[in-house]
Amino acid sequence: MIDTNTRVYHLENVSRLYEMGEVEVRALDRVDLDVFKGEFTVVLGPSGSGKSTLLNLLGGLDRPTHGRVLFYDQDLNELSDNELAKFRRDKVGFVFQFFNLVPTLTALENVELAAAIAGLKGDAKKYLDLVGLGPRADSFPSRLSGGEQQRVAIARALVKEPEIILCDEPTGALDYETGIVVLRVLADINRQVGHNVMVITHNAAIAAMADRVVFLRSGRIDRVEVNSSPVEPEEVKW
Ligand SMILES: Nc1ncnc2c1ncn2[C@@H]1O[C@H](COP(=O)(O)OP(=O)(O)OP(=O)(O)O)[C@@H](O)[C@H]1O
Repeated sequence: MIDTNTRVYHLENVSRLYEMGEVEVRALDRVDLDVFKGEFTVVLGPSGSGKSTLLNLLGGLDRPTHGRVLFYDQDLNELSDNELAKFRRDKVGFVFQFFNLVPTLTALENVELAAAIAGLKGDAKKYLDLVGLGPRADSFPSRLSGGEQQRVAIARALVKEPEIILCDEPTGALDYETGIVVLRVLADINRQVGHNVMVITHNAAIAAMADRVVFLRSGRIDRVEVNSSPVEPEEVKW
């Protein structure tokens, strides 16, 4: 259920500039954006358009040069570095292109470790079951396929019970069939479990399964499209 009365994120006039010697790079340039509760959001843009910069700001990994990033009305820039670290740890689940599992820990232990770092008991097995990997709980990452490893990474993000799952090219390292399985898991945790999910990608096909698509170009929001009838992941083709 999408609740358009509740904004998970509200960005006002957000810019992120980098000084490169004499040159100033505007990685993000005066971006305004709302993300509503319950939405599956896709941020789409070509290489260099500012997608990772945006994800870093939303996830509290970086701070804007100008403007405000509000998370449920909390201005993230007002948080100290320690408070921002706590925000990242407690509120945001990250899923990256290259899974980043600890190779010497089993699937279950990888998920348990994330819960422990967040200071939670966390039912790691429940989240492995949710992504369909309960039977592989005792496998080491090297024995899992790329798609299975990514599902462990999603379970690891979920076990903290975060407010939002931020995914940076989650299917980027996967073949088409495996990518669809991972998108199915993300769709299910959004539509069935009600998690806020944001996927950042250059793969335009994925936009068809989103409730809201944000098109980035040269650091600016080109347009935002609301999709009243998102397709099932299995209908997405690339
Ligand atoms: N730390 C940095 N220092 C200098 N410039 C940077 C830095 N990070 C990003 N940029 C520049 O900001 C712009 C946006 O980069 P960003 O990584 O956000 O784009 P992206 O859309 O995620 O690209 P890709 O799909 O290739 O990962 C690019 O021009 C990039 O070179």
